[in-house]
Amino acid sequence: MEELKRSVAREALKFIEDDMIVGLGTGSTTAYFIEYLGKLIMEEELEDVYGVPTSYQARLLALENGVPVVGLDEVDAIDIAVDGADEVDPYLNLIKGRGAALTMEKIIEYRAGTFLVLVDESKLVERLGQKVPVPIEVIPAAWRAIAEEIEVFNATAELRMASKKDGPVVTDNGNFILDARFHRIDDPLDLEIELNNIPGVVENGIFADIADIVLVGTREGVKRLER
Ligand SMILES: O=C[C@H](O)[C@H](O)[C@H](O)COP(=O)(O)O
Repeated sequence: MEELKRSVAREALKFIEDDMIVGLGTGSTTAYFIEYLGKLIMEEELEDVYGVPTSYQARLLALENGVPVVGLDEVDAIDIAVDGADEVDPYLNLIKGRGAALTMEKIIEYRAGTFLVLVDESKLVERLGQKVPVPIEVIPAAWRAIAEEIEVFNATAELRMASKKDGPVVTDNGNFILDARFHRIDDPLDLEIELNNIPGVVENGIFADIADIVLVGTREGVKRLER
């Protein structure tokens, strides 16, 4: 599995050119990409490339590997964003947010000229929600109310608990995460919009209609899916 992640990360480097502003995703697959990107920059094979991190994890990795970072508010545009995903459906709709970084990821990826997604083949599903819940970032005071309110969508929600801290996971933005399991997601775009209409919801992990290209690491090589 790690080799599949490495192979898509290596393939993603082909999309990066001099003078690009690159959105840096979060997670184990993108971590390889940031590492390899740093190597090319350090070896001066790429010049004037800057990364816009989607999380503290991406920022730390970029700094560690020699990728210069800038904030979203310091750039005019993002040429390309590169990130992993937890599920990809046949229309390239995604579920993201296992790493609780979904809000900044969506802010940056929505605005990128190209949004390139890196996954291994285990992430491909027929329908979103088949394997993983939909993460929802919420304002802490509203978590219980929202957990009850999303029952109208035929879903159950659980507050995500931390493993190396007592109590709930707290996101980079100081919020909580609800993991919501839906009976069946028929229209991802509609659900994405509906969830964000609930007061107290900051963002949710459905990324409908924004991925441009998905690179899939398979045992037979890297496959490219495009909308
Ligand atoms: O918040 C985390 C992100 O959405 C990740 O990009 C996603 O969970 C994929 O991570 P990984 O590449 O580790 O499977």
